[in-house]
Amino acid sequence: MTEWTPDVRELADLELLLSGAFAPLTGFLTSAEAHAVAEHGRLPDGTPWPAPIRITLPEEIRPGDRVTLKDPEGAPVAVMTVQERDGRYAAGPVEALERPSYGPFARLRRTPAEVRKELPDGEVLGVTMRGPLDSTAIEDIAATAEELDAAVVLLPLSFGERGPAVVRAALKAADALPGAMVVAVPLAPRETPEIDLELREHVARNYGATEHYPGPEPVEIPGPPHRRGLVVFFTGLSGAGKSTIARGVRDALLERGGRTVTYLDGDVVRRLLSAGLGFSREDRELNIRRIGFVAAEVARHGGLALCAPIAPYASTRAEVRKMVEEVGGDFLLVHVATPLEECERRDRKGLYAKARAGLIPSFTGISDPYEEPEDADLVIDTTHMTVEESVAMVLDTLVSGGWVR
Ligand SMILES: Nc1ncnc2c1ncn2[C@@H]1O[C@H](COP(=O)(O)OS(=O)(=O)O)[C@@H](OP(=O)(O)O)[C@H]1O
Ligand SMILES: Nc1ncnc2c1ncn2[C@@H]1O[C@H](COP(=O)(O)OP(=O)(O)O)[C@@H](O)[C@H]1O
Repeated sequence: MTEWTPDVRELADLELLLSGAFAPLTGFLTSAEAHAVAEHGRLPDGTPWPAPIRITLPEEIRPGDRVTLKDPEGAPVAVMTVQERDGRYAAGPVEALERPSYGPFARLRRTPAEVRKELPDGEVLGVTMRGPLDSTAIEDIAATAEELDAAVVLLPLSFGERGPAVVRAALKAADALPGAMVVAVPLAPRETPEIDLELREHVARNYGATEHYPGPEPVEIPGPPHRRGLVVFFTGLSGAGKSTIARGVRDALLERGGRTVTYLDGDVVRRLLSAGLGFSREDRELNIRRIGFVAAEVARHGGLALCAPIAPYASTRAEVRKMVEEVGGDFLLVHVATPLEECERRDRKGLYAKARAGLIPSFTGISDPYEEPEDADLVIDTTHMTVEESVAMVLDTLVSGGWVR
C-alpha cells in the first residue's frame, strides 16, 4: 500500500473528517462536489456545505489505490481509498487508523460524539475562537447564554503556530464562564472570511451547538520584521557568487549586531547534513529540503538563516519558501544571476573545464538544468560588480524591509 504525508492544512482537515467535525463529509471531495460547493454552497445532493475540503496527492497514486496517510513524524493516521483524480487533487473516503494522542492540548481535541454525549439537553452556545476573547465578548457570551438558558462550549480553532495560544486563551475565558467546556478544533482558516465563518458554524453545530457565536477576529499583529524569523536563500550557478555574497552579508550582520545569524555553508552542508548525497535530481532535492528544514527551524525561533546552494529546481525552492512561511518566518529569494559565460570564465575550482571535458557528469548549466527563478525577491548579476557592491545590495534590501535595523 502506498504512503503519503499530507501538508499541515490537509492533515488538520483529515483530523476533522475522521472525528466527525466535518459531518456529513466522510472523505475528501470529488471535483463534482467541490464544484457544486464553490458554485452553490451545497453538495450535489443539496446538503448545504460551504468549503471545498480537498487533498493533493502525487500523480502516481491512481483511482482504486489505498493510501496510508501519515503525519510528519511518520505515524499512520488514516487510510484513504482513492476514487477519483482531478489534476493534483484526489478524492475518496478516509478511515481512521490511530487517534493522534500527542501534540499540545491533545486531551482537549475531542470528537463531536464525545462532546455531545456530555452536553446537557437543551440549548448549547458554541463559541468558535481564532484569538482571545476580551471582556466585552465574555460578557456578551455570558448574557447570551443566560438569555437562551444555554450551556457554553468554547471551540478554540487551534491550527498552526498560534494554535496553543488560542487554546490557552479559551481556557482563560472558561475561568470567567463557569461551566463552559473547552474543545480544541484544528480548523485551518479558509480562503475567504465568509467561507470561514460558515464552516465554523457547521463545525460548531456538529459539536452540538444550537447557536453559534463567532469570537472576534484576532487583530493581526505579526511581530515587527526585525523580530521575525528570516531566511535569505541565495540560488544560482556554481561560481555565480552565492557563497561570497552570503559570507559578506553574514560578516556585515555580525558587525552590526542585533540579530543572530546562521550561515548554512554549502560545503559544510554537503559534508555533514547531506553527506553521501550526489547530484542526481533526487539527491539535489533532498539536499535542498534538508537545508530548508534547518533554515525553517532557525526562522521558527526568530533567527536569521543564510543559505547558498545552487538549488536548481523551482519546485524545491518553492517548498522551502512554504516551509519557512508556515512557521511564521519570512523568505527572501536572492537570485545570483551571474550568467554561465562569466561563471565559466571565473572557473575558480576548474570544475567547468572538467565538466566540458565530460569528466563531471550532470554539471549544472553544462549538462544539468538550472531553472531560472521567476519569484526572486532580488536579482544580482555580479559580472560587472565588486563583491562589496553585491553585499550592499542584499544589506540594503534587509534594511529597507525592516529585517535589520
Ligand atoms: N554535478 C555538479 N553540478 C553542480 N555542482 C557540482 C557538481 N558536482 C560537484 N559540484 C560542486 O558542488 C557545489 C554545488 O552543491 P550544492 O549543494 O549547492 O548543489 S545543489 O543545490 O544540491 O544542486 C558546487 O559548488 P559551488 O561552486 O560552491 O556552487 C560545485 O562545486
Ligand atoms: N560581485 C561579486 N560578488 C560575488 N562574487 C564575485 C563578485 N565578483 C567576482 N566574484 C568572484 O566570483 C567567485 C564566486 O565564487 P563563489 O562565491 O564560491 O560562488 P558560488 O558560491 O555561487 O559557487 C569568487 O571567486 C568571487 O571572488
